[in-house]
Amino acid sequence: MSTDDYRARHAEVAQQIEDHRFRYYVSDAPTISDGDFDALMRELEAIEAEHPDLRTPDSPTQKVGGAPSATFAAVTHLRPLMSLDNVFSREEFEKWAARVTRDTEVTAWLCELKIDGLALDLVYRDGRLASAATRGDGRVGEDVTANVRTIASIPDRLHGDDVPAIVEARGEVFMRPEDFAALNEGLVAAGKAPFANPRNSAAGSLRQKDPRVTASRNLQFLCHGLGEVSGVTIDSQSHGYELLKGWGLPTSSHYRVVPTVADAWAFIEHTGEHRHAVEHEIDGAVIKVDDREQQDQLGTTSRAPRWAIAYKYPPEEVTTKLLDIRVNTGRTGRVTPYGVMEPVFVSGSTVENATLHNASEVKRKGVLIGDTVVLRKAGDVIPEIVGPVVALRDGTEVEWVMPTHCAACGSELAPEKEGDADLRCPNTRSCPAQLRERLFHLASRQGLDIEVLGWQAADALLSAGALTDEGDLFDLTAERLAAIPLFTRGARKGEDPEGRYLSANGEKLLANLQEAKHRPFARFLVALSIRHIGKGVAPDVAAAFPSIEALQTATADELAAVEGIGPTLVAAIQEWFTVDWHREIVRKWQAAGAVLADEPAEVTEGLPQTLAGLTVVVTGSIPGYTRDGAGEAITSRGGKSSGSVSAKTDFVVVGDNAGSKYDKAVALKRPILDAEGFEVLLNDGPDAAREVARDS
Ligand SMILES: NC(=O)c1ccc[n+]([C@@H]2O[C@H](COP(=O)([O-])OP(=O)(O)OC[C@H]3O[C@@H](n4cnc5c(N)ncnc54)[C@H](O)[C@@H]3O)[C@@H](O)[C@H]2O)c1
Ligand SMILES: [Zn+2]
Repeated sequence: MSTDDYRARHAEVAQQIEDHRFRYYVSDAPTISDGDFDALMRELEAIEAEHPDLRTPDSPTQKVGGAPSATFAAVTHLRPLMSLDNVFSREEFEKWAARVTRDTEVTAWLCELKIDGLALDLVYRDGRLASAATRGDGRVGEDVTANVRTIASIPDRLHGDDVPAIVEARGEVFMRPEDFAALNEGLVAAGKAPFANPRNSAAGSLRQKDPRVTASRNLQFLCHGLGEVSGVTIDSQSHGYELLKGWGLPTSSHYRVVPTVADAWAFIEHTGEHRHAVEHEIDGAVIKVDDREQQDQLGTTSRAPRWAIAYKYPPEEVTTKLLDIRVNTGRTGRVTPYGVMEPVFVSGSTVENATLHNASEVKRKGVLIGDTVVLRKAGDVIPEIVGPVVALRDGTEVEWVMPTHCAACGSELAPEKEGDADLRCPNTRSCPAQLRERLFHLASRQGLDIEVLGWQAADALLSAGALTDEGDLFDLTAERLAAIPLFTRGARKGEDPEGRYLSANGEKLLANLQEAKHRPFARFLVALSIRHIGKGVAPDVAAAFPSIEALQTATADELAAVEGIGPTLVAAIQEWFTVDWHREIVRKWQAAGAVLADEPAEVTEGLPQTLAGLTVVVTGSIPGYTRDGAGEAITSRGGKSSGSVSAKTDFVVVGDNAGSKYDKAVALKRPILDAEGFEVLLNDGPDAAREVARDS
């Protein structure tokens, strides 16, 4: 690029940034995602790094974003309220830390969460709230005192007899995600434009002309900074928080003071992995030099302190176009609308579909086909359409209408019970969509593990009419498969050219089916698609009722007595057996040789029953054991291997890639063992294991 091109591009990006800042800070209605905005900022910074003459004081890189709007009176902060510089990688963070420690001997780092809300400056005079202002351009903000008086957690008066004459406290106003969802629902119902995300809803709710509106919005506040505080020496930022807390201001419980840069990095990493465990949204972690003298030595730039840095996590929100809303009939007949979007990359993968759950959810979110929407994907959680970017509508968007009939079989859709939000296809036995989903589920590894029976095979079997329902599964013969192209191959040399021959896939399917007849009973329970029986609870059910006959004849009381079986599951099991064609599946499977029962557990000779009476849950993979192997190691010592964590679980063994069971173990405070602890449990028994268990 020539210098002129750079200059032109710089001017163009700077203008775009100013426009986006206006929409974000003044209108509370951004039209691009934070990630895209940050990318523009970084582009501008990169141009300025090459051409420092472009870095003039009025460049967006040198200013705190957001000129105060004329709607509110102007308030000059007692001390400037700055922004934060950002880093996006470990390398950048360590570079920043190196720069800081080169000039100053840092004794402690304050690590905290970066709350995704908007900054607020509070001034207390003689202990009374005198003014509250938004950040504005950092020097002058907007007077929102009347609105702030309606926020429950912000005290009108500070308490204690050591309150200084002037206390200027800074913090973040935010809205909890659940309050945001409820607010949007109400706005849409009232025919008003919804907010794109919790941050914008907090800003929009605070910056209201009528304080009664703010009062209705359940805004939250947490302090994260100090301005002017008269007459008190505050040694450190964390000391400041203690003082503010003592005077009755809300401070975060999530901050830590650590001695080294490595510790601070560990905090950043840990927070990144658990960023949804907090009551508010966070878009990063903030690391600050704790000591105030050291802060002063480091000073500030025109827009941010040099003694603090924001580590930004990869964005979980992007914007994309909602091209269509379609419906899908699921395994239990539930008909779910889902959004089809322009493919977009977020949190590590490309997303083009996102479930919208049901028709009322589509209404509640207020999205129209053709909208630009905010799409959110938090880690491995399924992607979610948060809401529309109303400011970008051009009038061509159309409302979506829930179909009245099943797209797969034409049956009229209806709620299962009156008042259900979901519509279902009532044709449970034969609806091809439901049957295909059941076959796929039945064949999964948690079910009967029939490898060949994937989507394609299920489709082929159904469209050839080879199955009326899954009851016919074990009656599939070579002749039947030979009529389906997917399972056949052409004749080879020396074979009858007219003959029909099974392909490798066809042969494998038959072999798989033979093996599947002897799977553990728990896997059959999953395969039968009994509602609410998944791989977690199935082993518990099978342990209590080791055959299909035992389960069918169990009374509600007997069922309810089993750990892990709640009232919903009791009802689901009993209901399942009342349906004729369900019992028919069992009969046909058994007639074809499938064994829906477990052998009574043999007590393995020679192994002392050290785990008798104990329930152990293994989650994640333990080196040296298969999933079943770890369970066997427990049962062969007289213990019970369970799939779900409850208050009665004695030990939770946590291996690599453990999932939600680990979180549940922590929540229920169950003793946790790692792979080594598991060996201790097996070899030395429960008392020794308790010694090495991590109390969660
Ligand atoms: N989508 C858009 O159009 C658009 C436009 C402008 C800005 N933005 C977004 O706004 C942000 C940039 O704005 P910014 O200048 O406020 O910078 P910033 O949000 O990255 O950092 C500064 C702010 O962080 C807040 N904060 C939260 N927790 C804090 C803590 N523990 N300690 C100190 N401060 C804390 C404070 O309000 C502070 O003013 C970016 O995330 C950007 O993507 C988006
Ligand atoms: Zn149907």
